[in-house]
Amino acid sequence: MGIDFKSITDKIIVSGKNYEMPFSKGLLARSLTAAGMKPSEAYMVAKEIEKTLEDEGYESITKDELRKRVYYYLLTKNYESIAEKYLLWRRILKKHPIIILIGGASGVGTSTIAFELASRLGIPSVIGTDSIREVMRRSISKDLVPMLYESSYTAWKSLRIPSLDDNVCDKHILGFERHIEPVLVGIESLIDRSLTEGLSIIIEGTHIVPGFMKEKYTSMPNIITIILTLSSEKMHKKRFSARAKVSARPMERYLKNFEIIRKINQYIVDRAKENDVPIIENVSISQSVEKCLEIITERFNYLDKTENGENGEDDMY
Ligand SMILES: Nc1ncnc2c1ncn2[C@@H]1O[C@H](COP(=O)(O)OP(=O)(O)O)[C@@H](O)[C@H]1O
Ligand SMILES: O=C(O)[C@@H](COP(=O)(O)O)OP(=O)(O)O
Repeated sequence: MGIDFKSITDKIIVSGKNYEMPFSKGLLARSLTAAGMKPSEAYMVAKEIEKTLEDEGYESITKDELRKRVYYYLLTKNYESIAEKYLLWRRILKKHPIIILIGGASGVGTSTIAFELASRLGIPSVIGTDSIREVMRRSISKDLVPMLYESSYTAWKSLRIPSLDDNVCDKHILGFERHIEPVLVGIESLIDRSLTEGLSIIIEGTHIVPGFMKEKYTSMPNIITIILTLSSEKMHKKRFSARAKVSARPMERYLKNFEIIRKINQYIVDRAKENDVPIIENVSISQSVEKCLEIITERFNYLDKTENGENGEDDMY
């Protein structure tokens, strides 16, 4: 049996197909910011919508009706473009789990951007590929794949090939490739699980490299890959010292291997270009998040059109 919210709160009750919850200004504000509204403005709009409903004497409202109300409220306040995006996002998220893969060399900011994006989109799970690597280490022995037990930038040390001619093959990159392969198996199984459960998820880290994932995944329109980079070496170096201040990851290790990390950064960017995967210069957090949202909205538009025809108006709410 569900919770009897009416007995514990005066709030308007919002009901979906399978659940009920008290009206949350925070939740509504989050869907508005995902559609491009400024967070401060979004909270005020959510507050105003709640007040309008209360003034009209609502005690409960269905999610579909609320969505319709929000849409028309935005139109009357001249937020046309946000109104359209808001509807598009609600329509897509209602039908599909969204899987966002954020890749980039160590230190370029994948986990920072992934967490920001998750909070803007209301996606409850963010998994780092370094955690997946930890799980894979328990199932694959060090003797079999020693590269997996290294970091992405030290994996080359475990290669068996005694003397690699750098003109034929770059040992740092070969080590990196061997390092990410087993982690990809874990990433793909996590994606399978999310698709089966219908749960949206963000997976981030240096093991997300375009061209390495099976086509089955890259061809799905609701799986979106984005690569982050930093062209400025100076800025990239600074990120390691910033991280060291708030985590137990000493910057010395990363600075010592900086040349290799930069090589990996270039390698990931090249693979992204080859595979038409969008690349974002992660200089400012807010601008990177905005760009991610633009890329995701563009993909949603495509999904919507292929499912509902050009005007995308079936099942509008
Ligand atoms: N756009 C940005 N502007 C300023 N600092 C950033 C930005 N993105 C990330 N950072 C900071 O840089 C450091 C490394 O970022 P992090 O997300 O841990 O990198 P990664 O997960 O790619 O290794 C962190 O201290 C983070 O707060
Ligand atoms: O292997 C690597 O490049 C990093 C990946 O983590 P991020 O820096 O991407 O968070 O892990 P490490 O072994 O240094 O703990």
